[in-house]
Amino acid sequence: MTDDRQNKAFPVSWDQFHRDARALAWRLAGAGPFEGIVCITRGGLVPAAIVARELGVRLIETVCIASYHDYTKQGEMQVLKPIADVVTAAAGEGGRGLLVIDDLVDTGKTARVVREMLPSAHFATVYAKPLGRPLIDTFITEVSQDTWIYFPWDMGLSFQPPIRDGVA
Ligand SMILES: O=P(O)(O)OC[C@H]1O[C@H](OP(=O)(O)OP(=O)(O)O)[C@H](O)[C@@H]1O
Ligand SMILES: Nc1nc2[nH]cnc2c(=O)[nH]1
Ligand SMILES: [Mg+2]
Repeated sequence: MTDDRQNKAFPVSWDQFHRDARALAWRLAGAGPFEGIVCITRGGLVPAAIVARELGVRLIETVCIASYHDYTKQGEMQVLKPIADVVTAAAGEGGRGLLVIDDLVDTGKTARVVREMLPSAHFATVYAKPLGRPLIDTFITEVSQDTWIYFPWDMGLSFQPPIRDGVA
């Protein structure tokens, strides 16, 4: 791995992600109740589905943001779809009572854009890196800044050849 953001790899299986997202729901159960969830696409979609089921939240909105255009290098931030008025109207001032969910926070640039839209919402991610951690109210696991997290939806099972050559 060349990029210094990828000195270490942290591969996450579906089973591990489900357990971590459920743990996030547990942590959030004490901070709620929430009027609705705003998930930051695309990474927030899966954790939002799990947390919505665990907390019984049925008002679910997406805010569509694109920034990593070649997988590891962050380009300029584009808001492809803003938050619908019906959702902000269901919340208090500054989005109070809304739960913003993403899979992880890295530099914090994505969360910062959404914080401007919903300064008083509760921000939660499953994973957090130190730089972005101050923007998040609740998260489960911190990883170092030079770790690249591989999510289950980005991976597949593959053949691993036997350790001893020539015996496959
Ligand atoms: O804290 P940051 O440095 O902004 O990085 C974190 C963001 O990067 C990833 O999304 P990405 O922009 O790759 O889009 P995707 O969720 O659609 O894959 C991840 O899902 C977070 O939203
Ligand atoms: N998959 C993945 N996307 C990211 N976007 C910003 N940081 C990360 C990361 O560690 N893993
Ligand atoms: Mg994302």
